[in-house]
Amino acid sequence: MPEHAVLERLRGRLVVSCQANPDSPLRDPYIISRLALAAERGGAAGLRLQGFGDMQAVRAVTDLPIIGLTKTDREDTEIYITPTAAEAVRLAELGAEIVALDATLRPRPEPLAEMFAAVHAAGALVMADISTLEEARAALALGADIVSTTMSGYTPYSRQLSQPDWALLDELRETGLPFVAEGRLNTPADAARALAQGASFVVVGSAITRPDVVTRWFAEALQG
Ligand SMILES: CC(=O)N[C@H](C=O)[C@@H](O)[C@H](O)[C@H](O)COP(=O)(O)O
Repeated sequence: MPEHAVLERLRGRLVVSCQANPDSPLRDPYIISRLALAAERGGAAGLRLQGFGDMQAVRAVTDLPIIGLTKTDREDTEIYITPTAAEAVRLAELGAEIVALDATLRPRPEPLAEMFAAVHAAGALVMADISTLEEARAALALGADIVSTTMSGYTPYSRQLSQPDWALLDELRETGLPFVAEGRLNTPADAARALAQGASFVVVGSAITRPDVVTRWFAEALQG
């Protein structure tokens, strides 16, 4: 598989996910754009963003590569990360160099191959968010440019861990598949270990940009 320039630029580096849940006090595109600038100042090589409003606000203030996604709650499917080609194409139009989408093997509203083709036609790369080795293999066979371990722990059949899924990283490395490490990398040591275990680059979210979550880690630790 040819190595794309943007993936080469991210190799060995840190991507910071700047997302705020709907109930978060940080849920505002302006605030997300400031989090993104803080991440850039700290040395992030790329950003992972959710939603069209955040995409626009951040694209206006930085040239860092952006991995764009939507999170859409639908009645008819469990797939919530960029469930449709229309959303994926819109993210590319708003300037996402890479579009992330759920590539788990659960029932889905639109076929993966068609979604990948739509993203490529819009000029962006596909990051397939997977939860198992089998899903990684399937997504790459269908034309994904890279897979990310985002969904491990978020499908009922994947490992349910409070730590990163180190075993999945090992499996991906052993099969020679290109992958990104993402999910519960909560310390700098975790991020470095993920690279050492063969990740192309790492994505860190909560530990950097969800202060409510990090505060809870501390508060709960004090409760004994
Ligand atoms: C499962 C899911 O919806 N993950 C989302 C994907 O974009 C984000 O909520 C996570 O923050 C991101 O994957 C980074 O992971 P962590 O926040 O653990 O560093």
